[in-house]
Amino acid sequence: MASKVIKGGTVVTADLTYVADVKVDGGKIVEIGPNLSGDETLDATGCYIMPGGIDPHTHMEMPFMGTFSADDFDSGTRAALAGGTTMLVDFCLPAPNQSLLEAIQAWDNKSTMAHCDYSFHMAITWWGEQVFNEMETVVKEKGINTFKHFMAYKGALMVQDDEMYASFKRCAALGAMPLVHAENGDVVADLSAQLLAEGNNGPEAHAYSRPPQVEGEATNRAIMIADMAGVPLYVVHTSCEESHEAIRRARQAGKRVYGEPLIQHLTLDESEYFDKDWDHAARRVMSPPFRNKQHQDSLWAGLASGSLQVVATDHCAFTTDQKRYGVGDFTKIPNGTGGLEDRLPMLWTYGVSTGRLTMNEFVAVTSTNIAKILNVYPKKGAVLVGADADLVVWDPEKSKTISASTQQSAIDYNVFEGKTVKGLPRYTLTRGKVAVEDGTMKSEQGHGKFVKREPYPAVSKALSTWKELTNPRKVERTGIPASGV
Ligand SMILES: NC(=O)NCCC(=O)O
Ligand SMILES: [Zn+2]
Repeated sequence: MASKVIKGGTVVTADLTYVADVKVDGGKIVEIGPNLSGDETLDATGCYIMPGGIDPHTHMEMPFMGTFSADDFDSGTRAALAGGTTMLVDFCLPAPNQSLLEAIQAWDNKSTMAHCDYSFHMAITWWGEQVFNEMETVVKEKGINTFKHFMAYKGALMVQDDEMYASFKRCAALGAMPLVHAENGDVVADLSAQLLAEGNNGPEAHAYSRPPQVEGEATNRAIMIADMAGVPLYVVHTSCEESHEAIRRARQAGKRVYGEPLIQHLTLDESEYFDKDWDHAARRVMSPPFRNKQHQDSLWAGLASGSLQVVATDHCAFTTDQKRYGVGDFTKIPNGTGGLEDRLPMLWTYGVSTGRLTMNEFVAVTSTNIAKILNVYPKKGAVLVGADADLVVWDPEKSKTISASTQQSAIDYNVFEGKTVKGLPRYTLTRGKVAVEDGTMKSEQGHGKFVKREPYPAVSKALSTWKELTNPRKVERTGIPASGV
């Protein structure tokens, strides 16, 4: 591949903004400075040169609720690149009683189509000695250092507290980090049954069945269990103040807990579920559901103040036909929405342009923070010599109106349809290859490679306040009375 110089732009990282050219060669950044030259020049006049986005929460071809999510590693990674995201992390989901290693093989097979780099989280969907044993191979040989636990989806993906505690302890021993989907699945199941019995079967009932309390309770519970297991915790799709408050409090108490709002929760609210059009509302059914403006304000404040660290999408897209499986019973509407292509433009438009986030904070929450959290920094998430040349040349003047008719995603609608965004990629580069140029796709199927993630060194040791408090100390007594029985 010929060397390239990105010329005339301003480099924006999580902590610096400065004028420089960036030279890339052999898939890496090789030089940063003034007046660089190379085989090819990419004009970045008027643009910001930033690390490409990393989306740590996607579901490609996910087997879920009787169907499969519609985007695969082909359309999904194209969507990512079109919007300036150069790496995604998908969830490897073993079927009940399936070997974790077999599940990785299945995800390896699906991901050969990827246009950009990717990694996997492993989901703990069942528990037993085999899972306990295979977790070691997953971490030490397969390059996966994160394990997801669904506290919701009773009767399907949900894990019980004893299983979660056992898995968290295993993570602590292996230098891995647990992730949680924090919703109280028992309460959701009960509320759903009650709503259906009362004749509330439309998509709006989905939101009623998952109030902020179910998320707040589960987040608190997961944080306490993680503390007792002596392990950090990453809470996916934090959508409400109750959950954010639990994370904030834990962090203030010195616990390593991370929170991940989604771009959908930041910019769309619960009124979507009250739309008269059933399809409109059902297309927006996801868990947790969209919330009100107060919750949105809490999430924005968390990103600005650092109590929340990452903006993701949980991209799990279903077509309108798939959503219609739930006509007459909202619990059968496949849960999930898209967003990969729109995450960066929407966050720039509603975050940076409104003054809620600085450009540097934008880079932090879309790329650098998660690269550090997932232990792939500075290979990813950095504009540094030696880093992978996963870059976005961001044109703050370029605008478009979001429309399903022009998107890369395979579905027939877009939850952001009609929103005008200002701030789009002029170029997206994946390991030095130009994948997008002024809205034209030039990406290549199969270019994407799996990114191995090493275990965390010794993070678990110092973390548990519970262990210090309860370190068992047997009391040597002077006399023991005879048994009372
Ligand atoms: N979030 C959602 O509704 N669907 C995707 C699966 C999950 O992450 O819960
Ligand atoms: Zn989830």
